[in-house]
Amino acid sequence: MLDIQNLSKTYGRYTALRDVSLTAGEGEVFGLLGPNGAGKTTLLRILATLLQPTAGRASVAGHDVGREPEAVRRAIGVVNGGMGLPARLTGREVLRSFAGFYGMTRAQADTRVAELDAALELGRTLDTRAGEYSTGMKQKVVIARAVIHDPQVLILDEAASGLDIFARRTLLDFVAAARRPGRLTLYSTHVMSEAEEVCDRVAILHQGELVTVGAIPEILTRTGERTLERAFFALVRGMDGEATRAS
Ligand SMILES: Nc1ncnc2c1ncn2[C@@H]1O[C@H](COP(=O)(O)OP(=O)(O)OP(=O)(O)O)[C@@H](O)[C@H]1O
Repeated sequence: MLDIQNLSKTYGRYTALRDVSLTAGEGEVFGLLGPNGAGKTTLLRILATLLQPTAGRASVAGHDVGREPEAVRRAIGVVNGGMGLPARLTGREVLRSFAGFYGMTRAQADTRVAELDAALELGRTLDTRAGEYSTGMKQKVVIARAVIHDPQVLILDEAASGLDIFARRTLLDFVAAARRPGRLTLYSTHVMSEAEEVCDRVAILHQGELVTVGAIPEILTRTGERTLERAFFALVRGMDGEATRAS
């Protein structure tokens, strides 16, 4: 489902990603972890065809991000911080219009909206205008919009940030329920405990480099630590003075 080979990205003289290779399979919730500036967003933007890599290649759902960007875009749903909603439209109108972009009929759209209402507890957000939403309501509709076409690969970039505990719980339960054959969820976060709860395998990035990749219990065993956060500090010790101080 995801195959990344020797991917690098530089912004001028700054290297945001350095020679990253990893794979993830169907049925997984795969975590992308690392502190601010680790390169998570850069990597996810390359996978979403929003950014060109400087070197290396990546394929998503069997399609090369450089050569088949349209096919990649049809196969993915993306949630990132920069997504607004049209203030004057209700949640239902937003979701229906996105369903239309993907060629779904009104009946198909309404069936899917009902499914997402149940899964994400959209409730009154469906008939409230987006301009009146709380952060949690907005994020739920943004997530519903990203999965309206039931994408093979769902990309969530810091999707829980800014959510209260209720909205966060709904999101984490939704991600856990999205784990099924033929589907992959990429879940990026700097909150390691969130990853521990929902992810099967994780890649830890630090300063643009892949520090480790593996199943969470395997990483804990390998580092002899109790939590992913402690494992992170153990793994990056020596790479960066600031990170080691915080441990
Ligand atoms: N367009 C750009 N021009 C120059 N530098 C950039 C650009 N975009 C990102 N960077 C730098 O690349 C590094 C990686 O950024 P990126 O956003 O990928 O990290 P991140 O792991 O997602 O962290 P955060 O959680 O802070 O977004 C950062 O140091 C950032 O300042």
